[in-house]
Amino acid sequence: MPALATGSGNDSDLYELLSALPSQLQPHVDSPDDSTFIHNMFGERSLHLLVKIHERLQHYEDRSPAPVLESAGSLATDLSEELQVKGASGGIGELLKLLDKPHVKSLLSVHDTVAQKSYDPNLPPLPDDIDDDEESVKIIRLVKNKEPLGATIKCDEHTGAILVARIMRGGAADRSGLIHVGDELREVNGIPVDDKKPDEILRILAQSQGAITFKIIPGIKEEAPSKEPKMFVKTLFDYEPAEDKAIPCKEAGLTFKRGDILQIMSQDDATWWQAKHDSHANPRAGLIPSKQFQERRFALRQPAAHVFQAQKISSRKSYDIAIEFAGFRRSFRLSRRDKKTNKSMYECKKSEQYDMADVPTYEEVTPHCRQSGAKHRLVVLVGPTGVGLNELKRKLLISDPQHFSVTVPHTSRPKRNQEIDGVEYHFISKNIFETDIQNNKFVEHGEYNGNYYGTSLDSVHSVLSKNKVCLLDVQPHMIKHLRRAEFKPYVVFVKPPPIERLRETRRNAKVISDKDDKGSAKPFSEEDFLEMVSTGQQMESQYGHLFEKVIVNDDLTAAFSELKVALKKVETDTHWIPIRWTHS
Ligand SMILES: Nc1ncnc2c1ncn2[C@@H]1O[C@H](COP(=O)(O)OP(=O)(O)OP(=O)(O)O)[C@@H](O)[C@H]1O
Repeated sequence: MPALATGSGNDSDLYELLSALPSQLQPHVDSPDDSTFIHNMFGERSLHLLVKIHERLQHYEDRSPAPVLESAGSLATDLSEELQVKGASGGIGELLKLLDKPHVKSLLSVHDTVAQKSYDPNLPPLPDDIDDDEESVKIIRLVKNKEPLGATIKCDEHTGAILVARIMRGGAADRSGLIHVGDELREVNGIPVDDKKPDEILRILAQSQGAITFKIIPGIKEEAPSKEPKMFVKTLFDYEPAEDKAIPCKEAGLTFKRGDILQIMSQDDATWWQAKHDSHANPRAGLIPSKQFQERRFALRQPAAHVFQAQKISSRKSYDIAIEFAGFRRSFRLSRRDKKTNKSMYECKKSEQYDMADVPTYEEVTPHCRQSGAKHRLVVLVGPTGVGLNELKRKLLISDPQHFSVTVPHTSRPKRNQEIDGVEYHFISKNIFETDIQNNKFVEHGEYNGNYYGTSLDSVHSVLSKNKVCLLDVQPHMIKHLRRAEFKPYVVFVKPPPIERLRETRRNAKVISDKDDKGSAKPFSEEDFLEMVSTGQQMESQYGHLFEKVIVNDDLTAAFSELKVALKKVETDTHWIPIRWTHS
C-alpha cells in the first residue's frame, strides 16, 4: 500500500497495483467468501475514481501553481464519462445533469483560468527590427463586450492624425487606464487608420468582436489624475443628444429629463461636461452641454419671445374678500380674471422679467433631510385659477389644524366693524404699506379699488416660527423670490386634468364669478375650463423647472391624499435641495 499512501507513480501504476492486489493477497485468504469480497472491493469503480481524484490532487500539490486548471474541467469530464457507464439513474443522473450545466462548466473554467494565473494578455511578439529613433508605440488590447469603449476620436485639423478626443469617466477605456486624451491612433486590429476618417474607424470598431488591439502613439501631455468631483445637479430641461446638432459625438451623449439628478464627472471641457445619472448603476459618464453653453444657445434660440408674461397668468381682477370656510380664510390669492380691465393686481417688477439667471439649465443640489424639531419647509402651491388650490388647502387645514396653517394678509383698506386686526387681515395705512413695498417686505402685493393687499414675508415667518407647516399659494413668477434658505420652499403645482374630466368632476362645483364685483359663486363655464387648461400648460412650460411635485387635481380625494403623502415625505425623507440653501 505505500504507493497509495504516497501517491507516487502515475495513474496506470496505481491501477495495476489495484488490479494485482487481489491475486497477491490470495495466498493469505482462506475462505472463498473472503476471496470474493477482496475481488469486489478492489474492483469497485468508486474506489478507482477515488484513487484518480487523489492522484489529481497530489499532482496539483506537486506542480502548483501550474496547470491544475485543466484538471478541474477535465476531471469533471472524466467523472461524467465514468458515471455514464454506471447508468443515469437516481443520484448519478442528477450529478451528470449538474456537471453538464453550462454554469458549472463556466465556473470550472473560470476556476482553471484563475488558478493558472493565465489572465495576462497575450501580446503579439515585439518586432526584432525596432528602429531606436522610432516614436514609442503602445500596443493595447481591450476586450470588447456589450459596453461601448467610452472614448471619442477626432481628426487633428493640422496634422490629419487620428487623436483620442475624450475619455468618458468611468467607461471601459477610462477604467483600463491605458488610453488617454491626445493619444494618436495608428492601427486597429492591425489595420492602419492614419488614412481613415473617424467614421470609418468607428465602423471597424463596431464590426470587431472580442479583443481589439490598438496601436497608439502616446500623447505628449498625460492627463492629470482626475479627482472625482462630487457635484450633483438637478436638470432644469429635457435633453436628447440624438437631436442635438452641436454635440461632438451623439453616441457619447447622456439623455435626461427635467428634474433628473446628475453627478457631474468632469468640467474639463468648457462646452461639454461629463455626467452620469445619480440613480443609475452604470459608472460610465456621458456628454451633456455645459451650463454656459446651454445658457448661450438658449438665449440665441429664444429671444425675449419665450418669456411668458407674468401679467398674462395673473391677469385677474382682485376681490376684496375674506371668505370664511369653516374657520379657514383664503390667504392672499384673492383675484379672478378680469376681462374688462385686464389689469393685474400683482406688480411685476423689472427684475421679474426674463434675465440670464432664469435660463433653466442646471442647479447644484445636495441631499437634505429635515432634522426633527427644525422649522418646516414652506409649502408653496401654484396652479391656474379655479383648479382647486383653496379646496386642497382647506382640506389640509381641516385634516390637521395644529400642523398646517396659512398666513394672514395685510391690507390698507379700513377695517370693518366685525373684523379683528390680525385675524382677517393686518390693517395698516397706505403710507406704511408703500414703505413696506419699497423695503421688499411683501412676498406679493397688489392694488384693488384703491387699496393695497399683500402677503408679507413676516407673516410667513410667523407661521414657520410656530413650528407649523405654512401653506402659501402664489403666482408662479413669485416662486423665485421665495427660493431661499430661510424658506426652502417645496413647490407643488396643482394641474388641471384634461378638459373632459374637468367637465365631469366640476359639474357641481362653483367658481367665483367674474361677472360682478361681489365675488358671487357660479358654475364653471366652458370658457373657465379652457382657460384653466391653457394657463396650466403655460405655467408648466415656463415654470415647470421650479416645481418639485405636480399633482393633477382630477378626483379631489385622490389629489388630496397624494398631496398629504408628499407633504409627509418632505418632513421625513431626504430630498435634493439647491446647495445654496445650505450655505446660510
Ligand atoms: N377635484 C375637484 N373635483 C371637483 N370639484 C373641485 C375639485 N377641486 C376643486 N373643486 C371645486 O372647484 C371650485 C374652485 O376651487 P378652488 O376655489 O379651490 O380653486 P382655486 O384654485 O383656489 O381658485 P381661485 O384662483 O379662484 O382661488 C370649488 O368649488 C371647489 O370645491
